[in-house]
Amino acid sequence: MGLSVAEAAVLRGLHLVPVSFSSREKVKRTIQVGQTDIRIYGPSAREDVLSSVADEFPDVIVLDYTAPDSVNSNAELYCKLGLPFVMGTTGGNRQLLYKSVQDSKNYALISPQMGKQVVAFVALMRIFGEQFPGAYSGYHLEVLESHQASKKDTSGTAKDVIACFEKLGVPYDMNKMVKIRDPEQQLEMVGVPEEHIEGHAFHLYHLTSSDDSVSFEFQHNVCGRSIYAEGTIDAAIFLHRKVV
Ligand SMILES: NC(=O)C1=CN([C@@H]2O[C@H](COP(=O)(O)OP(=O)(O)OC[C@H]3O[C@@H](n4cnc5c(N)ncnc54)[C@H](OP(=O)(O)O)[C@@H]3O)[C@@H](O)[C@H]2O)C=CC1
Ligand SMILES: O=C(O)C1=N[C@H](C(=O)O)C[C@H](O)C1
Repeated sequence: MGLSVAEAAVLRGLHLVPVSFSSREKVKRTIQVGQTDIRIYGPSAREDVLSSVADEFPDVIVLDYTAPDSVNSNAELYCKLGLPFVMGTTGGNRQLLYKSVQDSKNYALISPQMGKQVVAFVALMRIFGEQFPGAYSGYHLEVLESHQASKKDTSGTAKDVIACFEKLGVPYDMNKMVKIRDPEQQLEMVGVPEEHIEGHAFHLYHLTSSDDSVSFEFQHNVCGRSIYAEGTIDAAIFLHRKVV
């Protein structure tokens, strides 16, 4: 995602600050995105480098696509340095994440889903739950999500959609979610195109009435990363307008 977002930023004519980070100290030191050589720093340089970035680029927006176990420590550092950030990274302790931002009064836009059309679907599901609480009481929910094998956590988007079904009267045990990370199953059972095995997000929510006479299906299937990269750039521009 980091690379896709950097490429989308260049395509949109934004200035790319030539700095990125890795969780490893020993890492390839530069990558090129458009005409910009981006230097990659290890964790020990994180605070000093970000602090210099804050001084040198007062308009900067940090974009975070890292790993669930970095969510809280990264957010705390951005807040400490007063760096506005867009966080697409899922997982971590979400309540603590929101509290860190609120307590620091830093600016942040945080979402487990940056694809605007999927965000619109989740928003619709929220309205659905608010307008028709309990309308599906007695129904049974099954959820399947399939992502690239490197995804470490459960889909954050699925968790948000499930919260809407719960408002509609359908309780759900998160341990029952079918999480598919095996490429063979993705090809044969889920129907993910081969070229997107390493970057896809397929979600299926299936509701059935207690007597099995009625069923509903909701599905959102994303191939590749562009929907998130484009949404992230829109999010960064939106956040920047709030900050200035
Ligand atoms: N909100 C949204 O719409 C979307 C959210 N995501 C989420 O974004 C996150 C990243 O996804 P994705 O890019 O596919 O994952 P990848 O595993 O492909 O990339 C994550 C990168 O983060 C780096 N990284 C990990 N920890 C740190 C750290 N502490 N500091 C700096 N760099 C770090 C890793 O590099 P290295 O090994 O060098 O440390 C790795 O290259 C996941 O949580 C995913 O679920 C993904 C797509 C859309
Ligand atoms: O890791 C991913 O790829 C994605 N993660 C987000 C999530 O957990 O909901 C969004 C989308 O599913 C892609």
